[in-house]
Amino acid sequence: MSAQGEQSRPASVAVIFAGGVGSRMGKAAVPKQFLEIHGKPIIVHTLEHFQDHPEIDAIAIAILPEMRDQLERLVRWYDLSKVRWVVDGGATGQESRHNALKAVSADFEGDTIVLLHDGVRPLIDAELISANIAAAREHGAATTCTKFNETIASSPSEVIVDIIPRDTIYSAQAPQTFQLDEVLSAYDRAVSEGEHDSIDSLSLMFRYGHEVHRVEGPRSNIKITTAEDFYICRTFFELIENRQVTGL
Ligand SMILES: C[C@](O)(CO)[C@H](O)COP(=O)(O)O
Repeated sequence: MSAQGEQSRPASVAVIFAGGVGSRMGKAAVPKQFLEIHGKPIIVHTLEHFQDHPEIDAIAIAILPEMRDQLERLVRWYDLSKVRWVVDGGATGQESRHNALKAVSADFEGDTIVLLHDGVRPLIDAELISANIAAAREHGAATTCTKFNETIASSPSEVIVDIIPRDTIYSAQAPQTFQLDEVLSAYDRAVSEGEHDSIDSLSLMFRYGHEVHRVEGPRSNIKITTAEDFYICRTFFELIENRQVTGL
C-alpha cells in the first residue's frame, strides 16, 4: 500500500511494543500488558487510543511469541480494525521495535510518520498523539517529554556528586515519533555496529545525529513497569471514570 494512497498527507502508523515479559513487575499470572485495569487488558486500553484517533492509519504490534494467539483474540474481540501487523518480539526491546518497523516498511512509504509507543502506557490521550504527529511532520523527529517536580541528584555510587538544575531536565517518555525511513535506518545501523539492546528509539536517533524536538506531555502518561505503577495507574483510571480529575 502506498503511504499516501488517496490522501494528500503522509500516513501515520503506531508501533506498539509489547514484547517484554515484565520481569520488574514481580509475580504476575500473565505478562503485565495483559493484566486488567478497569475491565480490560492494559494493552487494549493502549491500542484503543490509537484505534480511535482519526489521524492513525494503521497499527503494528510486537508481541511475545507465546502471547500472539491471545493478542489476536483481543484484537478481534475489541474490533481493533487498524491492527495490520502482529510481529514476534525479539530478545530485546530494540529487536522487537526493529521487527515491527521492518513489517511496516514492507507496506508503507519512507515518509510515513511512525509513533513508537509502549504497550504499557495506557494513559496516553488523543491530544498527545496529535501533538506528536504535528511535531514530527514539522521537524521530522519528536519525543514526548515530561518535567520533573523534584530535586534531581546525580549519584553514580553511594554519595550524591551533583545536583542537576531541574529546569533543563526532562524524562523522555513515549510516543517517540519519527519518519519511517530515518528511524528504520537508525535501527539497521545499530545492528550493523553490534548494538542489540539500546534503551529506546530516541537514544538511537540522538546517537546518529538527528535533531529531536520535544513534545511536552502530562506526567500521568506513566509506564507500568513495577507493581507500584500498576496501582497508581489503576487509581488514575478510577479518578477519570468518576470525573474527579480533569486535565491529566
Ligand atoms: C521507551 C521508554 O518508555 C522511554 O521512556 C522506555 O525507554 C522504555 O523502557 P523499558 O525498559 O523498555 O520499559
